Amino acid sequence: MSTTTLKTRFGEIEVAKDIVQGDFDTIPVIDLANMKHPDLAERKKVASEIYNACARVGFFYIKNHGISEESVTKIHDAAHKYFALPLEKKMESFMGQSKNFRGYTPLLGGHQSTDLEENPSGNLSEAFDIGYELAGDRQAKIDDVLPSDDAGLYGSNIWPRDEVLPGFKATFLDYYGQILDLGRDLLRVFALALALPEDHFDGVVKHPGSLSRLMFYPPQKVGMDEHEGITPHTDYECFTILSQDEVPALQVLNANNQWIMAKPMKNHFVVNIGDFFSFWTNGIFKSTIHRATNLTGQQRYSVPFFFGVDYNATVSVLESCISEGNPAKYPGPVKAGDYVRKQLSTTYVVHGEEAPDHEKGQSLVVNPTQA
Ligand SMILES: O=C(O)CCC(=O)C(=O)O
Ligand SMILES: [Fe+2]
Repeated sequence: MSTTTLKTRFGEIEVAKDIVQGDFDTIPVIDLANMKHPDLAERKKVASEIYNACARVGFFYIKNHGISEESVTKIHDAAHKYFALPLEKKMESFMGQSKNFRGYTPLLGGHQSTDLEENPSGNLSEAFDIGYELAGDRQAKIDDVLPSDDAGLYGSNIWPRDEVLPGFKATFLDYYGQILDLGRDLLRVFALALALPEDHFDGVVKHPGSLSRLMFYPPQKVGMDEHEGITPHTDYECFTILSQDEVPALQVLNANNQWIMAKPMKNHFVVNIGDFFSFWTNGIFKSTIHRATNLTGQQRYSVPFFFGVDYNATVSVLESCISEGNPAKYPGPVKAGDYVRKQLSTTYVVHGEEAPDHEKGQSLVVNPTQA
């Protein structure tokens, strides 16, 4: 992937050359109440608002999304309990044991910079990641089996033991299942937004390659230099559905290189487009750079859900997104799993781009002070 250097208020960052920042100074709010309205014209109104937000900003809030306040409170409570565990208990699910980017990343562990020299100290955050499993999919049939994929991304999660955190797995899988279905619904709206039949993407979301993550951003010490909780980056999958608590930290970069605060809004999620959807739409949907820095003195928790399509799905740029004014930008086709694995391995540098060879019993060993 060729890169270019972008000057930001916080220094220069390397971004993919094809990323074009959007011209915006606020983040639109989209009401999903009519997302499933019986009248197609009403559904198209929602879709057209979404198209504008995706093409101009790459970020938007959603309200009336159908996920109850109770479910959101439950997953945030679970996050509080998880991160309050002693480090050695959290390290029992350390991501370094995982072949497919699942598990716990300690403080200063994860980093989004591709250059360790530039960012030796890592993110001021902790994270716990899970991926698709059948028990977290409300659409999965009783006799379904988890597919295998060439990129080696499907596979088991690393859960904390139930005696360590009773009910945690059930709570997270329940939340995962609800957001997964919201993601499937949103993909139908995205299809309409792109002037495609609503069911256009239905065939590639049987076992969606979707990750979800609990995040914890401790407060910075007073007088300390600003230390990012997550450094500037774009997300990798199709789109992200983020639940943040009431502590502000998330910022989104616009075309004037200003960071626009995505302030928390009660009962709203933040949705943003990821690199894979930008690729798929020939750059029409923007995958926008963002970061999170917690300068509030309070603890902050957030729960992103990265919606992606089946890892085995092979995708080419949508023909309807190629025109004289917007000629084809990317060679294709691309397998979703290969694309995501490549991107994830730049974040967790010691995890390889290639799927580990299970036959040889390879696993991924990560140094927690580096990865
Ligand atoms: O915590 C947030 O507000 C953003 C997290 C994020 O951007 C990510 O995990 O990719
Ligand atoms: Fe992100």
